[in-house]
Amino acid sequence: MTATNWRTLLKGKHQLSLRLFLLLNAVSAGFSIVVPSANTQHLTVPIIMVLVISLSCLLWQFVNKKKLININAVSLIIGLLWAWHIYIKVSAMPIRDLNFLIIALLAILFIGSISFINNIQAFIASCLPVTAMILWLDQGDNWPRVLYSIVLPGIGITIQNIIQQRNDNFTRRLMDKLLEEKETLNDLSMLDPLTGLYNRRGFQNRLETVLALGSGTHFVLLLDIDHFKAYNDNYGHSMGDQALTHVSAAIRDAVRSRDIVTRYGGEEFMVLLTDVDTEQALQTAERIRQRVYDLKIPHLFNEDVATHVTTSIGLAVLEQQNIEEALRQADSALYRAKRQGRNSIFVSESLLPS
Ligand SMILES: Nc1nc2c(ncn2[C@@H]2O[C@H](COP(=O)(O)OP(=O)(O)OP(=O)(O)O)[C@@H](O)[C@H]2O)c(=O)[nH]1
Repeated sequence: MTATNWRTLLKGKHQLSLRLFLLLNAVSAGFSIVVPSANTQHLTVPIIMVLVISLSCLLWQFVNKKKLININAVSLIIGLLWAWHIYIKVSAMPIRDLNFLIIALLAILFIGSISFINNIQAFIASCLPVTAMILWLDQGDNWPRVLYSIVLPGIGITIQNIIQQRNDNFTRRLMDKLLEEKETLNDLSMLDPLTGLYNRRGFQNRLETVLALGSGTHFVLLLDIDHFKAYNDNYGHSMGDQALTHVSAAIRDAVRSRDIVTRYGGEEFMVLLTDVDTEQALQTAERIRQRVYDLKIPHLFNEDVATHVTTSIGLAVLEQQNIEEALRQADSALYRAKRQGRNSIFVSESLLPS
């Protein structure tokens, strides 16, 4: 999951709150029409508009699930309509009914707080018009009761919102941490633990990026340490591991950072030389061979080759993005290098002058 996904999730959550808000308003408007709370005019233009707008938005959301409604705008419009409705009703009353005002206020605050517990802006937009209207209609006669009815849910929802924000922040931090760990694990799964070079999976991953860029000619080098079985047998496996690590570092140092060095098998390495010509590829292969040779890792059992660790190298060009074919050709060149005495570089037949 990315930060964008997280924002989309939050938006989705807010849209769900809006649906609840619309539903509660539609029910409340319908109920007020059928069972009016004060014995005055109950079928007003604004209450019909609340009913129609709530139902239309709900229906629109149901049909266009992916499209988002501006929550603050809708809450404000419905809030204003409720304020207008209350004004009409109170204006038609012979005596101002405080109970009606309190009930209306509590109903609006109830709907706002239950729907927008996570969205304080929408809560304010939906409740502010009615609150202002009731304060104005009451003209301060019963201000302690009116104020109490406003302040208590106001404080409640503010505290709830702070708690929710903290929970959201905690979840987001947790998610970021998990993403980081996932990335690290993903990177590790692409590296060979002994040498730190790419493994086959890592190579495949990098190769796809290189091929996608699609510029220049690339060459494949296959390298194999000579008589490494004899090295292991005589110096031990742990010395063998050390030799592998040193050889890996020498190969890495001999190429550019954009070339891909891979531990291809036990004591076999593969290098993808990107965007080079044949001459440069040959020079790099020679540089690698020489660097390994210059390590002078003692290997008295390197038969007739040398008294220290050496490598044999097969080189082939990568044509038409066919890595399998390039590897096959590099492998056959490597085989010839081994047969012809080792510690040498052989190129694939396609690179030989005809
Ligand atoms: N120490 C160590 N040895 C390994 C590792 N992976 C493979 N090997 C050894 O590498 C040796 C490869 O031997 P062979 O494939 O017979 O080839 P070679 O002796 O190098 O002979 P040529 O390739 O013909 O020169 C085996 O003895 C493997 O056990 C490793 O991770 N650590």
